[in-house]
Amino acid sequence: MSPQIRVNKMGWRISTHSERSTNTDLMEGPTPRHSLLSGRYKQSFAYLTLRSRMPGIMQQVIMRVVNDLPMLEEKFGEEVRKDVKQIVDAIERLKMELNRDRQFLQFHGNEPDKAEWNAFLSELPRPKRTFFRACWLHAECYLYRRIFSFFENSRFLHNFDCFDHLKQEDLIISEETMKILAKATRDLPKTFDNFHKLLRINLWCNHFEIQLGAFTFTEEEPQNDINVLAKVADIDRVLLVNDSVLVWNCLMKPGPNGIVDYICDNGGFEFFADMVLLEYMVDNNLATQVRLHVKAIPWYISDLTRPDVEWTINYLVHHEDECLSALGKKWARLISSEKIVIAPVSHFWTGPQPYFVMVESDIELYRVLTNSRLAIFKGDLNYRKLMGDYIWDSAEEFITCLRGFRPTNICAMRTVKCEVVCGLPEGMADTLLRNDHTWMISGSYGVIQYTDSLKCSCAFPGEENNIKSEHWPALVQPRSGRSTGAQTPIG
Ligand SMILES: O=P(O)(O)OC[C@H]1O[C@](O)(CO)[C@@H](O)[C@@H]1O
Repeated sequence: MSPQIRVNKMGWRISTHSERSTNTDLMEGPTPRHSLLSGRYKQSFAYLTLRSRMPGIMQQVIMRVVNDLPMLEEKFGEEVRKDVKQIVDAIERLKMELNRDRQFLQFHGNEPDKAEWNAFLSELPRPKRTFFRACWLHAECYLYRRIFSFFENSRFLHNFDCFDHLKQEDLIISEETMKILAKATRDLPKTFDNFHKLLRINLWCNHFEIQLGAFTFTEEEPQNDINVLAKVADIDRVLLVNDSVLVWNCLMKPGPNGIVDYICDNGGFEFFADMVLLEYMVDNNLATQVRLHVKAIPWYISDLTRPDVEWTINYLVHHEDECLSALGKKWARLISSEKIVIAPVSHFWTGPQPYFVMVESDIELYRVLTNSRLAIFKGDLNYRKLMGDYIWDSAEEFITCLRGFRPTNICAMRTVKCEVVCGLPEGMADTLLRNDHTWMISGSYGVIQYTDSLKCSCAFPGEENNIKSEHWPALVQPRSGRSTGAQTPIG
């Protein structure tokens, strides 16, 4: 087969040549309903990712370090060549393991989360320990974890983020959009309507081309008023579930605790849009504090890490545009006054596990979340982990698919980029499929889903229920069903 070139979401050119698979266990057809996503199914996005996208991404990592070699030599001296060679060799080996569908290997280096990973890998049933036979979530997370381990175990490059330039470029090329959004969102009054618009802007920024097209304006159009926000109405025709009212009502309820946990997704422009929303929330007392949960290591190309947060704020503070620079300074103040904080980094977010096991596998993190008013999970990967990477009936209720994971009230905001979805009206998924067979991977459709927690019945394993319901009067509610969309915003 002749090589084909496609451009991935970060603009990388990826060769999609296929080599012969030695895997005899693959199945024709798409992933069946009520199964885990997996590279076993040849008509799935998981298969395409493992067969074509991941080798391409690994090739790009190789090119990045090789191209950076002169700069690295200048910084670290000639000895860094040895690191680069070892990293390149290790990535080539990993490509080969993936191509031959080899068993996952244990971690033996300096990885701080190696014990958790090794325990997880050895508990997987043997037939589910190879790239194409495993659940896609396990295989994909394992690949990103292995890639960073090569850097982590090197002498000079243990902090090297091989994706940082992509996140930075994404922000830099979004300058015009950032200016418009910044101007349009200064001093917005506290209304549901404004919150709703900001939520939708934020959602659509998870669809990666947004910064290039969605908010472009002609010269004659006003660039600094609320009409800019009204533009989002044009692009949310394809919002399949919209629980924004429930999210607003959750934040508006009186109660002692107004912390919001924000489980971040991508850096670059998406993080800028996240901050616009979060700034609005703290400025208007919709949250007393926001805790950003970022990734401990470079992850899924564009995911946000602590250095990305620092770089972004610093970039804005020193921007020549006055409005962006003022915004950067304001956000720096929100961070130094701890209105917005970076939560202690947890390796659970860069583990392979779905969120319903968090209570058993990372009780500390689970406890942190129980201590907040609302946890917002942003993006497709977080959604997959909430759903357990499982093909539910598309009309199944969000609350059911969480499989008991309800440390606090939960909101998921994501554009649909893989075959996992729930909470849709009966028949909608079939209609969408008839009209557009790529609807589940295009990122063109979105969901904002919400469910409240049942604090009063929540106990940690081996403990009495230690969360007293009287501490949560406003949050103790009957189980919520699927949202009807007919709710009225408080206030
Ligand atoms: O940035 P997001 O929204 O989490 O998207 C990442 C997702 O995109 C993909 O690359 C394609 O679905 C998946 O690997 C992953 O779930």
